[in-house]
Amino acid sequence: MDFDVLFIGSGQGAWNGAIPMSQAGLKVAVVEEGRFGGVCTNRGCNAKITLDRPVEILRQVEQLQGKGFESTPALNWADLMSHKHEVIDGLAEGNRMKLVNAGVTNIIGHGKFIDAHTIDVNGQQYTSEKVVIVAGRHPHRMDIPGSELFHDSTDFLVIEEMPEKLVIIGGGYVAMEFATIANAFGSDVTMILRGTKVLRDFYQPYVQKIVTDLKERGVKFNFDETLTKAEKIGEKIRLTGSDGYQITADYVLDATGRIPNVTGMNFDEIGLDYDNLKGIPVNDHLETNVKDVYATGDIVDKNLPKITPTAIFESMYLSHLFTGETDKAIHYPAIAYTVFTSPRLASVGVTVEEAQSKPEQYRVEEFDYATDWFRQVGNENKGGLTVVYDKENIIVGATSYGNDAVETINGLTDIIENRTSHEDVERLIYIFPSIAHSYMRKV
Ligand SMILES: Cc1cc2nc3c(=O)[nH]c(=O)nc-3n(C[C@H](O)[C@H](O)[C@H](O)COP(=O)(O)OP(=O)(O)OC[C@H]3O[C@@H](n4cnc5c(N)ncnc54)[C@H](O)[C@@H]3O)c2cc1C
Ligand SMILES: NC(=O)c1ccc[n+]([C@@H]2O[C@H](COP(=O)([O-])OP(=O)(O)OC[C@H]3O[C@@H](n4cnc5c(N)ncnc54)[C@H](O)[C@@H]3O)[C@@H](O)[C@H]2O)c1
Repeated sequence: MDFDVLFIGSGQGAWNGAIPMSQAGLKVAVVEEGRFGGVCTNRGCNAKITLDRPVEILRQVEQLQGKGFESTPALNWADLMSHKHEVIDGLAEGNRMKLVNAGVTNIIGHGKFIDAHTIDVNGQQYTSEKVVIVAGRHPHRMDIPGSELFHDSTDFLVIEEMPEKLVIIGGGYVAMEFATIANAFGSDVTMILRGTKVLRDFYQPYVQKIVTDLKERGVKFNFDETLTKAEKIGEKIRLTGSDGYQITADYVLDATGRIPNVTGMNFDEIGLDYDNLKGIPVNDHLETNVKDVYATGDIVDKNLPKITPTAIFESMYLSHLFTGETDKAIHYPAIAYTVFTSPRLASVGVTVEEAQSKPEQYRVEEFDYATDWFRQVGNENKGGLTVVYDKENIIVGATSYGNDAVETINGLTDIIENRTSHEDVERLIYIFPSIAHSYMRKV
């Protein structure tokens, strides 16, 4: 065999495992047809967070108007986009070199199966003891006439000029994060949602606070709307709904989700189970129904957040498995997740909804976080923290919104994973004043 392990795809679900595997002495290859590093590095997390940074800072400056600041700075999209290119564009080559330096063979092109141990790339065949499918997902496109006029998150992350009138279809992560950025940069944003729920993975009372904030900033939410067609009218796009609703926009962002990359890899030929919408099912060792063929990251059909830390965790698990450090089934810890709106919204562990439906197992406590002394320093008047305890009074879940929600939830993730008792929490001496000190005094 040419390799011990061959990855199809070079994203977070691949390289985080490929590097330690190679360093442990395995012969490893990574096949990539696009930019090395995958979606998160090149057209997802990193690019998005760069474009959001001035928005995050601006909101904090706004909160201190008349309390140290006398005006708010003007935003400049063209400058920010140049900065984003400076920060992001070199990452792919950096990622490729990280693999090279660790002794991983990089193969450029589209990988497809010949059999369970043979992968074809550009007509050349490579054999491997094990193959890991890390092909990720791509943006879903609505199936209505004219939807070819729509754009997706990849397009939006490189737009040179912020559209005057922007329509965003969907109410998930991409829709809410991009609405936050576009609104701050002066775009007239309308959200079109087929149902009534926004950010369905998150605690709805907090989601409502975020929606209200965006509405107050001028973002329009059009719920329960089923779009039927899109047409080009001059330079603009006109959308029509089943109830006769019409809206005209300069740019339409289709943010209706992501679907797994399962085509063009000969999955049927090797008898691999997969679903066009859900992805590839795996067992508790991340092995597919085909022996020696594994899958990690976004392409996996599992009810877990499809985010970078999940992909990293799975890739590192395979590294421990393939190097013989473990033969145990994968055991996921509580996975923290967030939506980068302003304010942020973040959660980990048992959800408030689940806890409320099982009062015999859990106790829910909401803290008046907004009036916390440390928050008053920044004049932050929006913020909340709700914590779920089990019957032994151990924290098993938390959700927060506010400027520091991400750090709050990151800190509580340690407590949850280690099942730290209240007495042991008291022994954690954090820097004062700080957000960690502030929330630890409450929980
Ligand atoms: C706009 C956006 C923002 C996001 N923001 C965040 C965030 O803030 N935080 C977070 O945790 N997550 C975020 N995510 C999710 C995150 O990007 C994914 O969870 C993560 O990239 C999954 O990694 P992966 O390795 O499974 O797949 P991917 O990163 O999708 O990588 C798959 C790779 O496989 C390659 N490939 C596919 N098929 C083949 C083939 N046949 N041959 C060769 N190569 C192939 C592709 O070119 C791609 O490079 C965001 C996603 C998007 C779209
Ligand atoms: N902060 C983060 O970690 C982050 C940020 C962005 C993306 N992501 C990842 O990327 C994934 C994709 O994000 P997303 O926002 O594209 O998807 P999503 O699944 O979060 O949201 C999709 C939205 O589109 C709606 N929708 C679906 N089909 C529709 C249709 N036919 N018509 C109208 N509306 C429709 C859904 O109801 C939902 O509101 C996320 O699930 C997440 O895993 C994570």
